[in-house]
Amino acid sequence: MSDKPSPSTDSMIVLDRVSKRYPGQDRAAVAELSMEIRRGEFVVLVGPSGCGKTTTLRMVNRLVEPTEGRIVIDGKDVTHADADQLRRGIGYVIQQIGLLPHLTIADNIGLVPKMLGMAKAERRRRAEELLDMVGLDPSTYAGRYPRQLSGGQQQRVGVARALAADPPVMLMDEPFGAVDPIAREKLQMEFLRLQERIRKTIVMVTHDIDEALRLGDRIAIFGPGSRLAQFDTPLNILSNPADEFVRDFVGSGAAVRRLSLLSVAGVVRSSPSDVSDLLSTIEVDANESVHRALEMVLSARAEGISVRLPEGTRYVGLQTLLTAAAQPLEAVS
Ligand SMILES: Nc1ncnc2c1ncn2[C@@H]1O[C@H](COP(=O)(O)OP(=O)(O)OP(=O)(O)O)[C@@H](O)[C@H]1O
Repeated sequence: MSDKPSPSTDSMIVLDRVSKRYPGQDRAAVAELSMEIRRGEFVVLVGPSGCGKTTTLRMVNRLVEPTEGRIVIDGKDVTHADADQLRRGIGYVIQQIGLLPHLTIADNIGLVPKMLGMAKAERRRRAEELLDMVGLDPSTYAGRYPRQLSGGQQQRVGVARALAADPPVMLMDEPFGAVDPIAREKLQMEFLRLQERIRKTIVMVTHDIDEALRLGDRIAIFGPGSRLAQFDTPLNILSNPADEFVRDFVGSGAAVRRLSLLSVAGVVRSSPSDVSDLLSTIEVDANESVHRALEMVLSARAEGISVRLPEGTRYVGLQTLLTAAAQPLEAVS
């Protein structure tokens, strides 16, 4: 758990005992919160309604002004920096994505680059490149208007627009919240692949613990009154919840959810070998999750898996796999 900022040179966003008390409110919405987010890290903020997630996110780009504390981005104290200028360097994606209805998709994406003085032809080229990046064919979509796109497509444009000025930091507030569950999962996976390429520092708010576990390098679980209950990797949160609050918040499916985060290679390495000729096995890639491996075994009605590792092929039966996957942590990929 790392809830205190440390002077790591690798930190991109540091919140140092930041508080927000809205006018007329008895209690602070966020009270003395400290967090350090590393360069290129994808951090997800989750927690019950009203615990201060959105307030925290919006203090980073100063859409909400902190009452106390310090915010440092990329080594610079921005607590009192010019807010407009700060915001131009930080991508922001929200659920109601707020595309301007009278501008084409390309012009919506080009808004911030225009403010930054980018020439028209260059803006157009950049918009097309970004549309392509978020999986929308530029020749079809660049000239359309927002109302001519589905909710999921508009959300992709929202992401493209946030990336337009190539900001090192992206803030996302429930970015996939308005999209139906199937499109949502697809968008999440696409976004993960995009992040592998662009490696932005991302802070995202969600209500959905599964989304958090799927996307976050680390997850900050907020308790009531913005208490940082645990700030840790998805696997550690599932395997070693810091307290009862975290355990309850993650819910009863922790053991099964954990299977999606464990790699076959790790689990196989930490389990005893089964004898190959006693088993009907199905070959599974070493990088697959245990969850996927179990699905494959069950649908093929096999008795176990074979996995090719650099040190040789291993054969592991279903029971051994399940027992190993239930162990604590050496099995992490
Ligand atoms: N503009 C405001 N004026 C007064 N109080 C506010 C304002 N915005 C938020 N609050 C209060 O601050 C607290 C934290 O709100 P915030 O929106 O940050 O929480 P949240 O965790 O993002 O909630 P949710 O999950 O419901 O979106 C809440 O009690 C909320 O009522």
